[in-house]
Amino acid sequence: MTALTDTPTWQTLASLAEDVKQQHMRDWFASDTSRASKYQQTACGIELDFSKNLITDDVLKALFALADESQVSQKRDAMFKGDIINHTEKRAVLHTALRNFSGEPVYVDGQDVMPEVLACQDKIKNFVASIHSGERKGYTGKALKQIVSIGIGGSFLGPKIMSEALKPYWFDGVKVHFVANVDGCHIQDVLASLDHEETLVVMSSKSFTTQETLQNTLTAKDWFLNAGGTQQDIAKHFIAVSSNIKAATDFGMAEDNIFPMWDWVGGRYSLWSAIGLPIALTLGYDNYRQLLEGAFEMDEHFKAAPAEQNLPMLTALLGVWYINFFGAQSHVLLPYYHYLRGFPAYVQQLDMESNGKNISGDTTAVDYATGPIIWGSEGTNGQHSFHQLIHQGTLLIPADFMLPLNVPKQDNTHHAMLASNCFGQTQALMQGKTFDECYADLEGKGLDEAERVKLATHKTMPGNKPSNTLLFEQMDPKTLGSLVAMYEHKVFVQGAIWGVNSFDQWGVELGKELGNQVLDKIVNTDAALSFDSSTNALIARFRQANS
Ligand SMILES: O=P(O)(O)OC[C@H]1O[C@H](O)[C@H](O)[C@@H](O)[C@@H]1O
Repeated sequence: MTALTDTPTWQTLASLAEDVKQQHMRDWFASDTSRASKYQQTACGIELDFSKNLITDDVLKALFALADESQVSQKRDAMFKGDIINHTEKRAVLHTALRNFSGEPVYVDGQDVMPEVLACQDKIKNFVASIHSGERKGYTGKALKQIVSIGIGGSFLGPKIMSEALKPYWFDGVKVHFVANVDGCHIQDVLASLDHEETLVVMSSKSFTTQETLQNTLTAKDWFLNAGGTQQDIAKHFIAVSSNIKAATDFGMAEDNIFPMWDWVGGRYSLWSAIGLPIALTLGYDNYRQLLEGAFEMDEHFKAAPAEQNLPMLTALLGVWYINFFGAQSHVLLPYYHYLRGFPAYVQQLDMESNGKNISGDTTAVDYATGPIIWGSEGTNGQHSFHQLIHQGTLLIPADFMLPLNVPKQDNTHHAMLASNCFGQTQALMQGKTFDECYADLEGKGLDEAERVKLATHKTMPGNKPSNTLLFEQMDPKTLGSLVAMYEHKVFVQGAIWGVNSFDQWGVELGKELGNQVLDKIVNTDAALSFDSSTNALIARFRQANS
């Protein structure tokens, strides 16, 4: 047993879980009409209904005790203060400084980082204004109307998904295209439709060493030069966001055209830095700023609200409850809003890269589950496919349903149907349908007794499936900022309880390293192959097909 699983609180939670498994949420709702109002909290434009969860007051009390004993608040304060909490990379974790509008300084190694942060925000603001006004032009004097944003991981998901989510707020007149994968099909397709004279390439790479991003930028550069641009014109059409200024200038970027970022911003938390420039180009600076302000508001809520009202804390603890005491291995995100369709993929990187870890503290192997599989897609589409498994499969899959109450420029009939499906699903998951109800429904359907019993058995829905419902007045930039920050802090709280380092990603690094070793053998076709026999055979087959 580890220190965590050995605690009386952990043991209490384990025994409460055994109790709860014998009960049904539909009975709780029937016996307590105030359940919905009791288990709901609102903050930063997010209304969280968590009443359809397998919880009682005792469960919540024990979960809050677990958070207390795991020193979540102390760890949270250490993060906001700039302590070196990413202990394997010896870095502070300060994405919160990028949206700090308190006017207070934030120190890293004794130095206030806020002046640099604010200067970078000004640089973004001026740059966006110069593009949107058409003042900044390409080498032939045309306005730069097509933006190609090249980056991967956190340098792609945040910018792309947040831009997509805010489509009703787009600035008319520029179009941002995103390219991530090294698969040449993607960049070819994007560049094929563009006029190089009005194209601006934004290369986003914190490290400036990521293979995919470097290669895609080189391909874009070749395309630009082949289309008629010269080496000298590059400065007008290529800019970079990176913390590795030297590598960026070595690559040929003009120093003026490099937007800075810092090693105290993790890739998956970087949309708040200049990595968010494509968002600002898509929405305009004011809307982009609202996004940051929404995140700041959530930071303040996370720091100040008591656990019972604290959205990141509540959602995190509910997750721990299911992962560690009910064996849930995944968590599904279901945005009922087409523009938010990418959100599950965003949280997938945020959560799985952060808490996909098995060492607690310095060197202790965990003996409990940590980060879940995050997945999901937009409603109602999933209802016609994978929801079946959530309703009647053998796995317990907690769900977060999300719905904006108002949507711009849309027929109300569609929106009412969308909402009814969202609410109907949470209801069905919670209450299920008993055998008796199914049996009664089959009355007068011309079935003999055996057939009626058989069909009722198959139609029986266990229910008791947990879900949160998150409502938003509307999905505007500020609310989206708060929502993203809520999930960031949720992941933080869970990592703090499990004692893992939520801010490194050694598994991903290994993939990068091995990919490069293999590439070397693919490119140098005469080189001897010294990997395992399967990898060797795959490389040999590829060489043969491409010879
Ligand atoms: O921005 P870059 O340095 O190019 O890194 C891009 C991505 O690389 C890796 O995959 C990391 O795990 C991600 O967190 C990061 O966002």
